[in-house]
Amino acid sequence: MAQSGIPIIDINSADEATIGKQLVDAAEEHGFIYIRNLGQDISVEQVDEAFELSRRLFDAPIEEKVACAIQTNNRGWGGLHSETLDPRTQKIGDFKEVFNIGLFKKGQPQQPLPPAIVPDQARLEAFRDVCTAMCTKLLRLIGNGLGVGDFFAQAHEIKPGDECDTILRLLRYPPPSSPSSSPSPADAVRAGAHSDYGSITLLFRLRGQAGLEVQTTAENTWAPVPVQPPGTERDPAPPILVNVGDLLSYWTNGLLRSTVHRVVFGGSGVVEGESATDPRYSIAFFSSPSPSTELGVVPSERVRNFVPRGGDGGNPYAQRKVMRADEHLRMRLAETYGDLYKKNES
Ligand SMILES: O=C(O)CCC(=O)C(=O)O
Ligand SMILES: [Fe+2]
Repeated sequence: MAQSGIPIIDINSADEATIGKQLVDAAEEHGFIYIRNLGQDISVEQVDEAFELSRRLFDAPIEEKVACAIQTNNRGWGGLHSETLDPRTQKIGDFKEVFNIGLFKKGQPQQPLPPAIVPDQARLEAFRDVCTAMCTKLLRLIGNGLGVGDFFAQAHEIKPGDECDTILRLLRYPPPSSPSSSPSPADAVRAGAHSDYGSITLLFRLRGQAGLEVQTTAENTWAPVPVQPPGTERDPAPPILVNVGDLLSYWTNGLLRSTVHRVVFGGSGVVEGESATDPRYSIAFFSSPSPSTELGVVPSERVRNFVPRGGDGGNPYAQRKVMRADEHLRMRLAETYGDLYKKNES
């Protein structure tokens, strides 16, 4: 079984310059970083509560979820197979259900939520807020590590006239045994191979639930990403997994790696203590800059000195020229949600 080798960093363990360099090194080499969760940035209770709300939301009657169906603003509920993250190779859409939650304004969601969740909407907003704060901290540290200070963090402040494209996404992957989701054909995946569309992603997972794999630099080799890597077993919660998305890769001319990943049923080797037979829940927070942000290369000496890797580093999007953050996001969404976006164009 290939090893992912993803570094584990405690972002509160040293001065900012040291942590910034550790984060940039990890983002350059792997594109994925485990951030130990000792409860300082996001409390363990808040993570548990978010998973509890997620279960309640997905358990809501189907009609209530359909009433919140995902729109081209990228908010709402998407049922089984509604998204195909790797349309080039997948014969059938992803075996997952999602609920995307956008920005709240004055305490109110700007989208419908199932009635079962409405009484707790303030908790969802609070969770979004702590995720935003954590991303701002990470973007600042990475900016310092690259010698561009607050450049990335500031680009995430929403400019007048822009909407916020950052999304809190709840995910539920049904068990392989359930009749509606029995994985057929055999090469079906829970989430197809993809790189993330935004700047950075936070990913929360539950102990014991296998499935995430990263593409290692040797092409077509997949390595599982254990929920709880060695050295974190005694932490109060599994680490928060952070990964670089396409935009941070564009901004740094490919220095920071937008690594391709997927979620599988069985895969290239299940990690000891983890299983893929149960339903799987995860929570992703996709951080995006203000939509009108231009994606020119940042004035960093480390970026200037970087000699791009041969090929595209495994990411088919890394070479494309994209001017603005929102153009990139719409392009990617139109590819993976074909019908929804086609319907709206005609
Ligand atoms: O559920 C996971 O572990 C990963 C999900 C993911 O990669 C995504 O939604 O972009
Ligand atoms: Fe992803």
